Amino acid sequence: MKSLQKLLQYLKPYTLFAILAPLLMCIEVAMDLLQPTIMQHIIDNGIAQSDNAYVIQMGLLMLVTAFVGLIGGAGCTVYSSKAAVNFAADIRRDVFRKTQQFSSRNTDTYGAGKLITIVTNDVTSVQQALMMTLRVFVRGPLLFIGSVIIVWVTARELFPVLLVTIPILMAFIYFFSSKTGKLFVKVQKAMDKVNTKLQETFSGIRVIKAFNRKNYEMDSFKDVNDTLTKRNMAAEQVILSLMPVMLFVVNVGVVFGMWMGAIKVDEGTMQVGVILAFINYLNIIMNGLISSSHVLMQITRSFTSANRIQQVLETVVDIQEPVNPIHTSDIKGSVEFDQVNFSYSKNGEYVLKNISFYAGAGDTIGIIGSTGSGKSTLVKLISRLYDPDTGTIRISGKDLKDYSLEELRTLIGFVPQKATLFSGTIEENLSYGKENANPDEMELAARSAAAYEFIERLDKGFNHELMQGATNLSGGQKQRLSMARAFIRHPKILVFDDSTSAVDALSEAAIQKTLRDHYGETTVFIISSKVSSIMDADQILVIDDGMIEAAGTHEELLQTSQVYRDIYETQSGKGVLSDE
Ligand SMILES: Nc1ncnc2c1ncn2[C@@H]1O[C@H](COP(=O)(O)OP(=O)(O)OP(=O)(O)O)[C@@H](O)[C@H]1O
Repeated sequence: MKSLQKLLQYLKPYTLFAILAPLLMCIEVAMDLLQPTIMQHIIDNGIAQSDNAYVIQMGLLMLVTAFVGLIGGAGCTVYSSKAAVNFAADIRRDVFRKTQQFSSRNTDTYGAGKLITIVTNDVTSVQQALMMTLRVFVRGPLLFIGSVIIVWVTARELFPVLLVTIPILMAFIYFFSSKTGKLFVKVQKAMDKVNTKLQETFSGIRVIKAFNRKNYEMDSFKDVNDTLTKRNMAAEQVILSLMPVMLFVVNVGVVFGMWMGAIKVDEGTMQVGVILAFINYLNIIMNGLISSSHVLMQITRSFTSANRIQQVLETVVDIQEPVNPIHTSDIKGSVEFDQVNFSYSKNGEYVLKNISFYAGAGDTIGIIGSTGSGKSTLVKLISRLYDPDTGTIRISGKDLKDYSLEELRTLIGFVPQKATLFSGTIEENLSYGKENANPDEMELAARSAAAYEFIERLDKGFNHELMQGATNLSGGQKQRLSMARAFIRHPKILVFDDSTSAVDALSEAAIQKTLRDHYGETTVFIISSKVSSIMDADQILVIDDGMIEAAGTHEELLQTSQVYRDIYETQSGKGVLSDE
């Protein structure tokens, strides 16, 4: 409830629309309420008295009221949708903006599936609630109150019928609404699971095919889909069964109304038209109550959605900008880790333990170690994707946390383990590394990453369109583009996170030569499982179980580190594996 109230601040820019919509609805309601009374006059004063002129006159009045009602209704639809759709678009924009500020830890907490459900379903749910509120929430109660007043004024003898039917109708509405509230919370949760499943399946479709897991995925989708269907069915059945029950109560009311009316007509104290008008008003009362109850149900449903939206908007981003950031102009790219400890979850086990090393500006640092030892985590800390739990990381002698986040990340060219490219042209993907890069810079970056040759062979060269996830490129081509994207910004620090695994040996040698020849002042981190990729580094860190097991040059490590020697010997053909 509170969350929904907070979200209403998004309605402020559209206050005028939000006021106009119900006002125009009042016009429609007034016209709707006039119709039965006009009809009553046509019957009692026109048809009963054989006064054709009166019938035509009142008939025209009915048409005019219907037309005015139509204008009111259409205007209400236009303004209520303008208010609700814009209100939802602004919320969606802010939720998306917030997720862009999220640290990696914040994103991990939600998971992509849930975030997608929040930005789509939940925002649509509050949009629906607002739209219905602006349209129906005014219409329902006004029709109800207006009809009750008119019956009181024009057919007071039949009023006792309302006194009995209305409380019964309300009791049924209360009973059904309270049931649907809980059911919709369950529907929402089931929807979350369907969306998470869809998101996972679409992004992993190749793996599913390669492992022949189609049937398994079909079955597990069936499970979540069946749950959603069952819950939706239960909720819809409750909503839909309200209508026949209400109609039954109204019909009983109509019978009693006619019976009482017939007695009055017999006694000469009531005219037939009054009974017909009363029946119409009874139906209007029922419709007013039902539509109000539907709005209430939608509002209840949107509480959960509003909570989830507000939760994202209020998430405390744990990577914060410094209050007085230092600027990065003319800094060198030295990197120092000083007794750094890090865990992914609060109070969890450290994934990095007491890491200390110094990389001078322009140095090349090789990082090697077993799977899951913490290599990628170590370099993620340099870009402040996560902050260390304890210890300090310094760039150019200053604490990382003192730099402006944006400037810090501009200093660093990051080539991730899994090349992530976006749909769009190659040029657009490279511009991601440096906005407004000119064609010469593009070419140089592509050449540096050994990507130029294959780009040139493409029909449209740099204007070649990549599909979503760059599925129309090979693994090696993706890695080269991902490298070119990092090169193009001429960063102070370059990080290669095991990113040459799909690049052939010749191209890798060419890239290493480029690094030596053109990036002499850049501090380069190369994570690799191959000793050949890092053996020329100024310093190699051997990581084992989150700790630096040994550090030094290739020659030094061959003397001092058993782990390094084992890896080297295995890969150079002198080790245990090759002996077998
Ligand atoms: N986002 C995350 N949340 C929780 N744990 C994580 C996360 N990312 C990695 N880990 C865990 O942290 C540890 C170190 O992972 P990391 O990716 O740094 O290893 P790595 O040495 O780069 O491995 P590889 O050579 O296989 O890429 C692993 O135990 C991994 O399960």
